[in-house]
Amino acid sequence: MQNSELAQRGLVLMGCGKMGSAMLEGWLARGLPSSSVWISDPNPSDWVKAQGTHLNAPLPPDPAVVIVAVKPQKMVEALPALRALGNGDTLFVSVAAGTTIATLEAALGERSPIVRAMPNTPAAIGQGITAIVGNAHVSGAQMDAAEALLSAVGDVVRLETEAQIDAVTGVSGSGPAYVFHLIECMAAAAEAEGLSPELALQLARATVAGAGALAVRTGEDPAQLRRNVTSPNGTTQAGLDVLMDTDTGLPPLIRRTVAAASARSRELARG
Ligand SMILES: NC(=O)C1=CN([C@@H]2O[C@H](COP(=O)(O)OP(=O)(O)OC[C@H]3O[C@@H](n4cnc5c(N)ncnc54)[C@H](OP(=O)(O)O)[C@@H]3O)[C@@H](O)[C@H]2O)C=CC1
Ligand SMILES: O=C(O)[C@@H]1CCC=N1
Repeated sequence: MQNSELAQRGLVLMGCGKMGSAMLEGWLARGLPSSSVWISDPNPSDWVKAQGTHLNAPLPPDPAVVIVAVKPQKMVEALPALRALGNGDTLFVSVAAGTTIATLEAALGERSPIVRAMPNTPAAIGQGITAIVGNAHVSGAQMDAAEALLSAVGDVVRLETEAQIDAVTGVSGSGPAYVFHLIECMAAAAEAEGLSPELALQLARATVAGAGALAVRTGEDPAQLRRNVTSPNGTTQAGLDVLMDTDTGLPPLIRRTVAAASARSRELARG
């Protein structure tokens, strides 16, 4: 990223909280010079302050990319500060849940190239996944640039329609929180079975991390990986009889969880 157009023209990051910081950490780790980054955030963390970026300084006149990473509720207040950069060839990438391309076009200028993206926080360690969809003014080269930028912090998938992003938000945008809660629940259950809190958390965290890594590295059907653990009439079978119950187990619970998050994304889009 050192010699890229991004490094030369600059990247503006509006909003550098949890998601903005996660992506920034990934980009800096992959060679984006901190001198090429302009951050606008009223309350930057100590970590952000220590990165050597242009922090709350006047913005460059023609940045290659502006990342919008403020909460959807802060958009109305935040976007006017970016309008002077609109309708040109600065590419805007918004990661906000539930803020539509139409809303962004209205605020930034109808001819602005805009990519709507949904990343997730594992971006901080280069293991995120981001879904992207562009408006009519995004050129092929700009779509490729957005993909390259987000590829630096994990996988990238292109969506066919903007409407798909609500489901993406419910699955992979919010999903890390579901997995962290799984770790919490497994640790609590281990404690209830008599293990110390430290050992319980160590077992739960390593099990989720190891199972995730195995699923990714082997590319094996997760159902087969599950069967590989399950001895006939053994311990796993006894556990899965509870977990996979179609009325009271994980399938209906996860279905309701993802549906609620996706519905909230659609609700935010309605304003
Ligand atoms: N967290 C996640 O896992 C994911 C988040 N997202 C999206 O990313 C966006 C940010 O979320 P998240 O990082 O969690 O939220 P945070 O609240 O952690 O970060 C938002 C940051 O923006 C700052 N901010 C508020 N107003 C302005 C402004 N006018 N100009 C510049 N900065 C401003 C906030 O400051 P202050 O705290 O003072 O208000 C805060 O530091 C949201 O739109 C969310 O939907 C998308 C995918 C995953
Ligand atoms: O909770 C939220 O609204 C944001 C979007 C996806 C993850 N965090």
